Amino acid sequence: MTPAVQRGPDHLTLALPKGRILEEAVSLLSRAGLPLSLPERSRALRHEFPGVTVLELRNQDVPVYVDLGVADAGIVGKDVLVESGRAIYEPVDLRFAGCRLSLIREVGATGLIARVATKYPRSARAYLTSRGISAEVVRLSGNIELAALTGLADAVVDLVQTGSTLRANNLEEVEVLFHSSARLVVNRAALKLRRERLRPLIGRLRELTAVGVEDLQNP
Ligand SMILES: Nc1ncnc2c1ncn2[C@@H]1O[C@H](COP(=O)(O)OP(=O)(O)OP(=O)(O)O)[C@@H](O)[C@H]1O
Ligand SMILES: O=P(O)(O)OC[C@H]1O[C@H](OP(=O)(O)OP(=O)(O)O)[C@H](O)[C@@H]1O
Repeated sequence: MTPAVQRGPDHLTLALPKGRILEEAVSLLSRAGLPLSLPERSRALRHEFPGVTVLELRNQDVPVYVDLGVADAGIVGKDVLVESGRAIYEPVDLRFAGCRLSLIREVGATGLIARVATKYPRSARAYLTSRGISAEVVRLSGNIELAALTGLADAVVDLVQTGSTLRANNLEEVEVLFHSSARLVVNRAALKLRRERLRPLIGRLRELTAVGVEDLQNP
């Protein structure tokens, strides 16, 4: 494939994560004027549209592709962006995939926190340091809450949305580290090179996701 940097200034390369963000991301981008429609049962990882290439990636890889300029822009959760440690331009809060990253323990647990399991080790370490807790951080890949249930860890740092996973497993949120939602991320060099494509896209996404006056009055 021709690297994004070698394509003409009229061409956009977008990094989108497969998983729960993909459908809403494609829908929002379509409403913003990019007519994308990804095939449902396809193993293709790269999709070509007039003037747009979509790269289908794992969530954690979206910041890497955008930061290194292989993609001009992408959509990714703030949680993944923070965890990446990359200072990427993040012009639009897209206001979907809302959730929070929290410290979670078994209901009533009060003992010392010596080990914390998480998919977010960087965020967990920063939080523990800020609280003066010197715990070991263990990285896991999924079903993180099981670590607290089985005694693998004294607490976990994981996402909470409805709270149903916590309720179903006798767990409670001890503290919220930060709130997350899907974000548009843009490579800074691409913003200059592909200004004519990216500026209108950013503007349209801002309009589509703007908080109305009523929302501001009733947050
Ligand atoms: N329960 C949830 N409710 C709302 N948003 C969520 C929830 N869980 C995750 N998210 C958000 O959606 C993003 C993508 O979640 P998804 O479940 O697709 O990823 P994943 O399967 O955990 O990631 P991967 O398999 O790539 O490690 C998360 O990074 C977060 O921003
Ligand atoms: O508060 P809730 O609405 O229950 O949502 C929170 C759950 O959703 C996510 O898990 P996911 O289903 O993505 O599975 P994973 O643990 O494999 O990431 C997250 O890791 C929590 O387990």
